[in-house]
Amino acid sequence: MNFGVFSRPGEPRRVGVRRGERVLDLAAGLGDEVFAAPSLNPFMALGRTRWLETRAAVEELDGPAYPLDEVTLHLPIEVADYVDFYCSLEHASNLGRMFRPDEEPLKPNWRHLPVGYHGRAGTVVVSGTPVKRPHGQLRAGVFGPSAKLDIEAELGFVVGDPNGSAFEEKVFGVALVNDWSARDIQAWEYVPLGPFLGKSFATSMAAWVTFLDDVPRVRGREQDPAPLPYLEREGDWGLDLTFEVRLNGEVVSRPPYSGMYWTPDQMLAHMTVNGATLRTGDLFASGTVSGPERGQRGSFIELSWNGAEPVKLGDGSTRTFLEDGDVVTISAPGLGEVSGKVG
Ligand SMILES: O=C(O)/C=C/C(=O)CC(=O)CC(=O)O
Ligand SMILES: [Ca+2]
Ligand SMILES: [Mg+2]
Repeated sequence: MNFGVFSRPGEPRRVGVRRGERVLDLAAGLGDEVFAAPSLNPFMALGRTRWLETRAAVEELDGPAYPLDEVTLHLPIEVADYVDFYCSLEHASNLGRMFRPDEEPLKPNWRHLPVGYHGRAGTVVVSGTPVKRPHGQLRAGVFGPSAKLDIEAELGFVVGDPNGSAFEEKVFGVALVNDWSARDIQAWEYVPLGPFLGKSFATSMAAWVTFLDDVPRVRGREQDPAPLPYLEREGDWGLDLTFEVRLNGEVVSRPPYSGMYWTPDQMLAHMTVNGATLRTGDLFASGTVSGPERGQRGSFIELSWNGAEPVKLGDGSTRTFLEDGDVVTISAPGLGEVSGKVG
């Protein structure tokens, strides 16, 4: 079940559930104030028992529904903190090879913990929001528009109830994420503290948060070495999803989520093992989803090997990084899509 926030012209925002090409109005249909809110946060804070009761009630609901093209979809959550992980072995290896060609692609810590960084919660935007090409320092003494604007196809996990005990009591659901990245700004600025302005200008998320129980699960990928006890898996939290990345309508990649090395229960355990508390609305993303095949890479820096091997498009043109006017859409069955136009 996909939960979102919508409004009709001249009316306030409220919570809805997607049903085909319509959105069901939960505020009107269930008559509960918690859905007459501009974000999912008040509902998510109620906890898993209420999530399950609501899902059962919505399945029976025949309340007011509006065609999607007659409503505006808004950012579904008030983002508390935003964390971005780096959980794909293939993506991490590829980026290591390009950013640090003289070193081992994976840093010594990579197989021991899910590497991550804190991103910028205030620039998370809803699917459909245009993304302006960022300006910044591109190398020593050079300032200008990024010439290496890129995408990162990711899955975001939304914390609903910080007081839950098991993973599924804390995490309400998932949403597709595009962590837009300016590779030239990033490559110059990131040493030694990590990503900063090269990624903080915009992160797009889908308008729909898919309830966790509705995401197909598989066993997580084998890990070697076995992780420390606090990172032991809580269950089969590999997710059986295949993304589709489209550039101007044309499929350029199909990244498989099921091959991710670190699973979301491990990300959450790691994020909180130092005593850091959670808040309703925390968003943590998986990092770029890339598989072993070329056509499974979740970023253009990988697809074009940092520009050296341009991607061939159907109309005979080629692409290394994004051009103004490009529209990138990432979708997955049952999850909807996250889309954005450059410019
Ligand atoms: O290896 C690096 O220095 C940088 C890696 C990234 O840009 C990846 C990042 O943001 C995390 C991810 O999306 O996997
Ligand atoms: Ca990222
Ligand atoms: Mg970003």
